[in-house]
This record gives sequence, structure tokens and C-alpha cells, in this order.
Amino acid sequence: MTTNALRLAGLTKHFGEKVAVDAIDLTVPAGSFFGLVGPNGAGKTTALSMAVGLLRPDAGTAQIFGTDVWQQPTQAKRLVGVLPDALAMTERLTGREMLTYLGRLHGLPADTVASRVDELLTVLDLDHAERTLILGYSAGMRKKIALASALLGGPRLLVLDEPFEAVDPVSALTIRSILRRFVVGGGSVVLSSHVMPLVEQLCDTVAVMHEGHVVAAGPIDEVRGGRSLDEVFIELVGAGAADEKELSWLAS
Ligand SMILES: Nc1ncnc2c1ncn2[C@@H]1O[C@H](COP(=O)(O)OP(=O)(O)OP(=O)(O)O)[C@@H](O)[C@H]1O
Repeated sequence: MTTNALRLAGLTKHFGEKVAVDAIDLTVPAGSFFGLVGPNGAGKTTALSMAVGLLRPDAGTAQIFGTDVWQQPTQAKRLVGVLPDALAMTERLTGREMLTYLGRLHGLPADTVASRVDELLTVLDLDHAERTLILGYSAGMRKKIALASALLGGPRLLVLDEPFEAVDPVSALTIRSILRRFVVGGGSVVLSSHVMPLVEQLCDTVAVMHEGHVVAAGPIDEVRGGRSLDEVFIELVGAGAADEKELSWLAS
């Protein structure tokens, strides 16, 4: 019986000359709330997409609860709910119709699907948009319906690429509490985010990616070493504030 929700070993992806993800190893123990952070272009989305079977790696392996994502995709995908970066959605269905369709694809009984969909739409405050096609959803509503899709099948692991992006503060609070409850109930979460205070609030374990590498990983208190995650992040990725001389034309 494995105790790792997710295990990446030597995972690599090139896009032409660019090495987007360079042989990364990452272990997410079962029951973790795991945060993946890194600057724009660090390789987070590419790594998470390979980890859940959305993007084929050039090398390396990804296992979900010990099941190889690329050797046994059907079994592995049953265990995971995914919120991808860019999700192609059935634009001409309402949220309820899309979730119902996905629920049936999961093989769930019709009455289970109906009650889960009802609950998800209410909890995520999408029930007021019953007649709106996904085509007419705002960015935040799209994020929430995508999250509902990830939760619908009752996964053991949630992999969420920037779940709070474009989401209003009230919905963000709801999502935080859903995710916390999920972890308390024995689930595991991996999320990527640029919002450091949120990662500090939610996550017990973090990894920092930079230029396709994992430059730090472990329990959040160890990675922070008594400082804020923001400070450690800036030190690790070497980001600098704009020089006073730069953009001198702006507001001059
Ligand atoms: N389909 C693609 N074709 C070519 N290059 C790509 C493709 N997808 C990603 N890349 C490149 O791979 C690198 C990693 O991108 P990725 O989207 O994984 O970064 P990220 O850490 O998720 O960034 P962000 O925080 O901005 O979302 C970047 O240099 C990006 O330009």
C-alpha cells in the first residue's frame, strides 16, 4: 500500500529548444495539501499536465497512488480530479447540463449525479445561472464550474492549476473551506498559485519551481525557515524590482 498521492520521477518536457520541465522529482504524501509555486514560465502547468495525463512527457514517470498515469491511464484517472489551466468546455451547455453529462461519463448513477450537481451548483453559487450557457460565463464562473467538474467524481487526489485565479473573495473563501474539508476527510490536494499568503494559509507542503527545476521542496515551515514564503520565493527565483531608470517615460 503506497502512501504517496503523487510521485513524479525524472519528468521532462521540451518544446523545441526550450526545456520547460527538466527531469523533476516530486513526492506528494497522501493527505497533503501541497502548493506548487514559481514565477511565470517556471514549468508548473507543464509539470501538472504531465502528472495527470494531459500532456505526454518526453521522459520520466508520474504515479497517482502508485498507479502509473501513462501506463494505466484509466485506473490512474479514476483517482484524480483535475482543474487544468485551460479547459475546453462544452460551451453550449448550461453548467448543470455539463456536470450531468460528465457525471454520467464517470459512470455514476443518475440520482447520485443529480444530487451532487445540485449541491455543487449551490455551494459554488452557480445556481443563479441555471439558464446561462457556459459560453456566457464570466472567468470566475468558468473557474468554479471547472472546479465542480474536478470534484464531481469524488476523487482521492485533486490537482488544481491556479484554482483561485479570477474568483471573487466570497467564492475563494468557499473554495478554501471545500478544499480544507476535503483534506481533513482524507483527500490530497496539489494546487499551483501565485498568491503566497494563500499558499501559506492552506498548504502544509510546498515546492518552488524555477526554469523547469524544483529549487526547493518540503514541509512549508522548513522551506520558509522562519521567513515569509514571499521572501524565500524572491530569493530563490532571483526576481528583482524594476530599476528606477526603467520605464522613466511612465507617468513622467
Ligand atoms: N505548448 C507550448 N509550446 C511551446 N512552449 C510552451 C508550451 N507550453 C508551455 N511552453 C513554455 O514552457 C515554459 C513553461 O510554461 P508553463 O506554462 O508550464 O509555466 P508556468 O509555470 O505554468 O507559468 P505561469 O505561472 O505563467 O502559468 C514556458 O517557457 C512556456 O513558454
